[in-house]
Amino acid sequence: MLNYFQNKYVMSEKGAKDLFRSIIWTVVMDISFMVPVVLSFKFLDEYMNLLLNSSNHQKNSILYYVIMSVAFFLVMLVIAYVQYNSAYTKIYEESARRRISLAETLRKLPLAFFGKKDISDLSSTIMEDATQIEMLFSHSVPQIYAAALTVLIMGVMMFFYNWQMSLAVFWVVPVSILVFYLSRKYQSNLHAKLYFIKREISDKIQEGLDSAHEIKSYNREEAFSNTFNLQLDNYEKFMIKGELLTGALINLSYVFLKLGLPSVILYGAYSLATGSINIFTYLVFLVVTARIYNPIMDAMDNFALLLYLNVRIKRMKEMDEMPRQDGKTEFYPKNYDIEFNNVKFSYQDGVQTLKNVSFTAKQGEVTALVGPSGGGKSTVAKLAARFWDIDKGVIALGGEDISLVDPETLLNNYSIVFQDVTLFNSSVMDNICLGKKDASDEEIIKAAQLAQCDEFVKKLPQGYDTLIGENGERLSGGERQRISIARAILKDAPIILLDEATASLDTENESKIQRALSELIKNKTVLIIAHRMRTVLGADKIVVIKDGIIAETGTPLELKEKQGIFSSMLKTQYQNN
Ligand SMILES: Nc1ncnc2c1ncn2[C@@H]1O[C@H](COP(=O)(O)OP(=O)(O)OP(=O)(O)O)[C@@H](O)[C@H]1O
Repeated sequence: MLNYFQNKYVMSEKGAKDLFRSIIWTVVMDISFMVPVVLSFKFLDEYMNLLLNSSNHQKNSILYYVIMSVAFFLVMLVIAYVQYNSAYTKIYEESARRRISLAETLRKLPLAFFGKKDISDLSSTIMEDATQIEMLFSHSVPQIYAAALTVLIMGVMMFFYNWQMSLAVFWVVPVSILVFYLSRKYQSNLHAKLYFIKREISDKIQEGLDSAHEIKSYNREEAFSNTFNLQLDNYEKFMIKGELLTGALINLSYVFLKLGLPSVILYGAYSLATGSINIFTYLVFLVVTARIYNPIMDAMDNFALLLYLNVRIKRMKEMDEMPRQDGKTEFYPKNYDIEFNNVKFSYQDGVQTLKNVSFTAKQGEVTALVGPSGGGKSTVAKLAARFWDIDKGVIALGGEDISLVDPETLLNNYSIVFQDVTLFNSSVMDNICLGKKDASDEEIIKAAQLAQCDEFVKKLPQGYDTLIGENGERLSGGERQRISIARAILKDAPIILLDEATASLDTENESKIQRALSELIKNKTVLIIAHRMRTVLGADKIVVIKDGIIAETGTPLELKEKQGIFSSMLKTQYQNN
C-alpha cells in the first residue's frame, strides 16, 4: 500500500506513511461521528422503557449513557484533533519535502535545459502544481480513501445487523458509482486539456513580458493580443464546458444516491408493519442512511478534483524522471587540457548535431572555434562544461572523463562569458561579486578595473552601489559584457569559455573589451567562439566546425595556406570590411 502511494502520487516514504495514517484517522473520525446518533437512539429506547416501568436498574443505565456520551465527546475531540493534524500538518510537511526534492532535481538537471520557456514551466510546476497537490492531499485524497473504507466497514456492520434493510440502503451506491465511473475518462481528458491550455497561456504571458520591446518596435501589439485573447477565449470555453459537465455528472450520481433514503423509508415502514424490525432498528437505519451518503458524495466531489491532480502528478513524475547529472565531488585534474575524443551528440533523437568531434584545447593556449552558423560551435563550448551529457565518445579535463564529475564541482574550474549575459537587479558590486562570493571590495574593484568597467561605473549615480535594473537594462551592451568579464576575472578559474560578441560595438568599446579579455585569458585554457579576425589570427589553434564535424584544424598560418574553409572565411570577412 505504501509503495502504491509512493509511486502513484510521487511521494516520499514518510509522506506515504502519513497519508496512510491520515486515511485511517479520517475513517475513525467518520465512524465516530455516527456513534452519538446510535447512542442517542439507544438512550431513547431505554428512556421509553423507563417511562413505562420505572426501575433502579434502568435509572443506572441512563446514568451510564450520560457518562458514555460525555466520555465519547472527549474521545471525539481527540480523534478530530489527530485527524486534522494528520490531514493538514503532515501533508504540508510532505509538500515542503516535495518542493525541496523538485528544487534538488533542478540542481541536477543539465544546465542547458534551462531555456526561458522551460523556466516558466518549471516554476509553475514547483509553485502552482505543488500548491494544488498540497490542497488536494489535505482536503481530498484522504477523504476519498476514507469514504470508501468507512462505507465498507459500516456496510458490513449493518449487513450483520439486518441485511434486508442494508440492501435498501446500499443498492443505490454501485449504480451511482457506475454513472460516475463511466464519465471518468471523458472528465479526465477534459482536465488534461484545461491544464495544457492554462500552461500555454502562462507561456504566452512569459513570452510577452520577455519580448515586450520587440513586440512594440515591430508594431506587433495587436497581433500578440489577438492570439492571447483567442487563447483566453478557448480556456474560458473549456472551463465552462468542464464545469457544466462535471456538475451534471456529479448531480446525476447524487440523484441516484438520494433514492436510497425513500427506499429505506418505504421498506422500513413495510418491515415495521409486518413486525420483522422494531422501531429502534427503523430509526437507527433512517438516521444512518441520512448520514452514510455524505462521505460518498464528498468522495465524488473530491474524485472530480482528483482527475485534475492526475495531470499535475504526471507532470511532476516527468520532472522527477528527467536525466540528472551526478558525479564525484572531489576533483583535482592534473592539468587543464580539454580533450574531445570521438564525441557524438544530438539534442533530439535522429538529428545528430555533433558527428565525430576530436580535438584538444591545451592549457595556456587560445583555441578558437570558427565555422559557419549552425555548424555546432556553441554546442562544443557548452559540452566542454557538461551543460549536456554526450551520446558517445569522451570529453576529458586533465585526462579525466567529465561525465564522472559532479557538474557543480566541475564548473568551479570554468569561467564562462557568453553573449547572453545575465545580470541581476542589484548593485554593480553584487553583480561582479557573483564570480567569487567572499571577495573583498578591493578585489572586486581591481577586477572591474582590469575589465575596463571602472570608468563607466564611476559615472553612475551611486558608483559601484548603483542598482543596474532588471538584467542590467540601464547599461549598454558593451558595458554589460565588461561586467561579465569582470566576474570572470574575479573568479580566476583556470578555464575560460568565451563567446565573442557578434553585435557590432563601436571601436572604442571593442578595444576596451579586447583589453579586458586579454587580461582574463592570460595563462588559461581558453576555448573561444571567435568572430573577429583579430581574435582568430591571434589564437594558438583554430578548429573549424562545419555541419557537426571538424572540417579543418591547425594554427592560423597553416590554415591560411591550406586554401580551405578558413581561408575563404578570412577572404569574405576582409572583403566585407
Ligand atoms: N537547445 C537546442 N535544442 C535543439 N537544437 C539545438 C539547440 N541548440 C542548438 N541546436 C541546433 O544545433 C545545431 C548547432 O547549433 P550551435 O548553436 O552549436 O551552432 P553554432 O555554430 O554555434 O551557430 P552560431 O554561429 O549561429 O551561433 C543547430 O542546428 C541548432 O539549431
